[in-house]
Amino acid sequence: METILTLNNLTKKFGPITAVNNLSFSIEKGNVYGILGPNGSGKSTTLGIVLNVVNKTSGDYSWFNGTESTHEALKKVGAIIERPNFYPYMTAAQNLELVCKIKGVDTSKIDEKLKVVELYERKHSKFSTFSLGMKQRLAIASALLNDPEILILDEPTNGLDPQGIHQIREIIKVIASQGTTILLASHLLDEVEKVCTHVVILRKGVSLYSGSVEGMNASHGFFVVSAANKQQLQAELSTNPAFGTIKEEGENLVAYLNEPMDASEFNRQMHAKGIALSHLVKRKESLEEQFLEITKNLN
Ligand SMILES: Nc1ncnc2c1ncn2[C@@H]1O[C@H](COP(=O)(O)OP(=O)(O)OP(=O)(O)O)[C@@H](O)[C@H]1O
Repeated sequence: METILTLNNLTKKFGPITAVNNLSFSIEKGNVYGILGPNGSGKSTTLGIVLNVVNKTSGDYSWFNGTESTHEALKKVGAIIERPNFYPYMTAAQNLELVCKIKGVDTSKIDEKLKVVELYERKHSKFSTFSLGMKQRLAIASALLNDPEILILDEPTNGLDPQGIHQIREIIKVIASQGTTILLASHLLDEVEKVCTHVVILRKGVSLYSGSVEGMNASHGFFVVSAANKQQLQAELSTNPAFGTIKEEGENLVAYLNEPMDASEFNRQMHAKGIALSHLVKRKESLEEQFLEITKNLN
């Protein structure tokens, strides 16, 4: 596997605030990564550090296995970390021509990239006539002009209407399918689930989960149970290594599984211990519930 970016114990402090706290993960070529976390969790700061616009406090990061200086490496990175900003009185094509001049890229790429973001038909329209979604798509085209190895997007669908959101997500998928690695920051679980293959969940700068999006969904579920002798049931559950968190929910206990187990097996085990269950249901959290569970744990 080809590593595009590696973060090692990266930390950023703003005075008393630790915006990014010992963050480590790596990005492999061809995948779509999401940094997922609520507002203020350190997503933008992380992107700012690896793009060399925010100074790290400690730790390290390296592009392309450290084979190139950050300056050289960043020439192979396309990034949009601010609101799209182009000349309003110039057309889409004219704006991209200017970007080509600045980046030293041939203008022959302009039509191809406008087609990727579905703005080719509007290439001669002035930027000032574009909707926010179109502006964002033009920014993506601009970031793609030099055929970057990786495209970095900070909250790519913020402020867009549902149709605009859908369009951007589809475009990201197309770009990824053409082999460009993608790293995006989002506070939307739904976005990461729909677009990304891998996710790093951040909360207060700390990584709570890092791995495949599927893996995030690989919970073993939980039992909602009750018995006449609730204390005995609770004692049994809390000493049973098959279970992690045990919570009370009204009359019932909610016991989260650390390993696979079906309800009949659990019932059999309880019966063998002399515990007669009066209620037993097995459930699995939705991804959203799991996300909330993961992000609230470190309170
Ligand atoms: N320049 C700065 N000076 C002081 N504190 C900052 C600065 N930039 C960010 N922070 C703080 O660092 C923490 C992380 O902010 P960051 O913008 O990285 O989070 P985020 O996850 O991108 O959130 P959002 O989506 O709201 O931008 C926050 O507490 C924020 O207030």
